[in-house]
Amino acid sequence: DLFYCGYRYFCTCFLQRLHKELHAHLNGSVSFSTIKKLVARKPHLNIEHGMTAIRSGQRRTLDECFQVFKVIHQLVDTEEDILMVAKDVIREFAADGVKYLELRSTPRKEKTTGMTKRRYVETVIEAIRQCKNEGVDIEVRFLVAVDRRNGAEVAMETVKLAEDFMLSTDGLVVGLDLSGDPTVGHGRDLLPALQKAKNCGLKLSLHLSEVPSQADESELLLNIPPDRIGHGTYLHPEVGGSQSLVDTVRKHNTPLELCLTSNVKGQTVSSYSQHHFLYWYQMGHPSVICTDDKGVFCTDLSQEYQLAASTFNLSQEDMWTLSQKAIDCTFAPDLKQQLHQKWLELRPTLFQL
Ligand SMILES: CC(C)=CCNc1ncnc2c1ncn2[C@@H]1O[C@H](COP(=O)(O)O)[C@@H](O)[C@H]1O
Ligand SMILES: [Zn+2]
Repeated sequence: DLFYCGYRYFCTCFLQRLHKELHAHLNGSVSFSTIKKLVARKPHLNIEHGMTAIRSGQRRTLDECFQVFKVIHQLVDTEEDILMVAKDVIREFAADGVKYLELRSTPRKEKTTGMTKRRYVETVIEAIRQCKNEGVDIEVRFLVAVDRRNGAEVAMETVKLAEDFMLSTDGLVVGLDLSGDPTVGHGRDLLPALQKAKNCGLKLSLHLSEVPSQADESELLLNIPPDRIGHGTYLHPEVGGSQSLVDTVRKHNTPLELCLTSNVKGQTVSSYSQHHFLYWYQMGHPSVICTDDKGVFCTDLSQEYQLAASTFNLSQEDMWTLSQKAIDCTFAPDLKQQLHQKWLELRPTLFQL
């Protein structure tokens, strides 16, 4: 169970029992085995696995990556599909050692799924509850996602939906995500909806500066401020961002969700060693390693931690600290103490190696 990286050996089971995953899109997280079940339900769609995943060594343009989501959405378009997909994804994260998971997903137009947006969210919540009742060892929270492509009105509608669920699900719905093709639309139009979300107590995780030339938008959105940033690939001055953007992030101490494989396969980052993880890590800024879309990018959280360790030559102690600090970035204040406790209890057993 040892893998070699640089001059250090790591035990692959190291940290495998205490992961936190904070940035996972439901329909991007569908595994190969679940895809097979979906394809069997819908043979008429003629979809092959190559159309729903980007394998190792492959790269795609951002545009091609977003086409992949369209294919997956065709496969996942009924209440039964969504329930199955959400339960499978939760079980798979648990099997990878994830103890705390924040899932996010975009309620789609009723026309495309035959169910209302409200029912869509209810179905994901039902999956979370069923997993809990079945004893799956993982705490799951949900962020309702806004697809930026759909504009201001839909964003506002989604915020209202998220607020309703936040109030009615005993803390299972904790926040709002802003995602979707970063080259489409402008955050200024979504500002009122995002501000409303913030004011009603929803936590905000915003995909920001995922592609170049979004500095204006990022400046606007960073001042809300969000509670976490997805990617933030082009925030810093060396890649065309600016010191003032970095200063704003620093001032609010806004954690970053960093997804190595996603950025390399989607070609917003040229190689693992060029990943902006290093920039923020060296500054001691809170950064959390995440998967983004474990199904589409054929990865899991353990693999992402291993990649970070081998690429940036991190020690077990470094990895441990990284994993511990992620607890403070979660959107479930009620669980923080419990997670810290678990972390302390397991620490001696993990360092026996
Ligand atoms: C293309 C690429 C490199 C992807 C990674 N970066 C991403 N950036 C922005 N939005 C995303 C990304 N990955 C997934 N999403 C969002 O998540 C959706 C899929 O999950 P869901 O249907 O919301 O459950 C996508 O349609 C998209 O709106
Ligand atoms: Zn994402």
